[in-house]
Amino acid sequence: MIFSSTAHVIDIIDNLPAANGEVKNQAYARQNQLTKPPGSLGKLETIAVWMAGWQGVEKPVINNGQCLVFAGNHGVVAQNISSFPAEVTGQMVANFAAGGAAINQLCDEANLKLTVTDIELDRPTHDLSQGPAMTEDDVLEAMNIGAAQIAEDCDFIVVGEMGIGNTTAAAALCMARFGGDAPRWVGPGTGLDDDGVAHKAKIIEQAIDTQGKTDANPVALLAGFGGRELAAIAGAVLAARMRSIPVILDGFISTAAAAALTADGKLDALDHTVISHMSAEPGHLRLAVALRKQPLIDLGMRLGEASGGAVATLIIRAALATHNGMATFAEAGVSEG
Ligand SMILES: Cc1cc2ncn([C@H]3O[C@H](COP(=O)(O)O)[C@@H](O)[C@H]3O)c2cc1C
Ligand SMILES: O=C(O)c1cccnc1
Repeated sequence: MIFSSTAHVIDIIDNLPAANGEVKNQAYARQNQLTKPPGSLGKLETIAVWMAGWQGVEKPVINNGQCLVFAGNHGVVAQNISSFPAEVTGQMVANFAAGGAAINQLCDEANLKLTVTDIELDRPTHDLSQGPAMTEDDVLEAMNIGAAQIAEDCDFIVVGEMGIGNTTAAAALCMARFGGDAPRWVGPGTGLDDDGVAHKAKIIEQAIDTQGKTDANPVALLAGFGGRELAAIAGAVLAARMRSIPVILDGFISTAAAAALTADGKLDALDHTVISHMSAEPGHLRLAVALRKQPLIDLGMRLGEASGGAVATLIIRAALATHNGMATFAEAGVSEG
């Protein structure tokens, strides 16, 4: 068990390791010696340098990349906030196990080891519009489950989720953490129409009215609004940081889960993370801005399951292939400008 109490989680966040600045400088210098005009590989260059800083090696690798998907159920589905019924969460977990979901195909393609962890699907969270979704002990338990999925030899992580109703949980968490009106954070999720989205905003307003802005610390935030799968993602992201493992956050929900770690203004808690893609769920753009992060790709995806993270991994592999494999001007005998 890594996280023993709320105070412990706060203490860990107050004492996080930074990236290795010296190695980052070496990787940056290498980029500028490779046989291309400096900067011409754009974001492929910055992502390779970012990976180098966190892995602490000039030539970073993804040899043991993991895709960690967590599943949980949400009491707030009683409020009619999703276009799909709660049983789909468990049915999709079975689909993941059988290899039939989008994330199965994408992990094969991106060479990521997929682990799906369902957390007490038969014990949904409490309805967050009526009071806290979970106790802080529930949150700590789920955070520890998240942390425990990281293998000894892991060098790269993508996080994702499955949980009918969790765009509502994510939106409420964002409103509690960053403020703004409910319509700023809600969207169609799996496919609500305009009336459905307006109703969802009312439910989120009710949650904040009932619970107040519970943004004092990550555990309280996740207890108020998060699902168990969001807490597990937060635990995995924090445990990865303690080991300086770079993490790719999937769409709106995964980013919201990780954003809980920035409670009390600690945006640097997510310096070891990159947002894979800009979700079509409208709150994601606002969340990315609030976190001062620019998602790597924008393909209009809005699935979850870590699907965007797996697609972004293909781009990151391209970044590492060029960074590690290209010849320098000196090696290739090419004249510098
Ligand atoms: C078949 C199916 C597969 C999914 N895979 C991810 N989600 C996504 O949709 C859910 C969130 O949307 P909402 O808040 O509107 O319920 C999450 O489970 C998320 O991962 C899916 C949803 C469905 C229906
Ligand atoms: O961006 C996401 O994570 C997302 C959006 C809609 C539905 N499920 C997930």
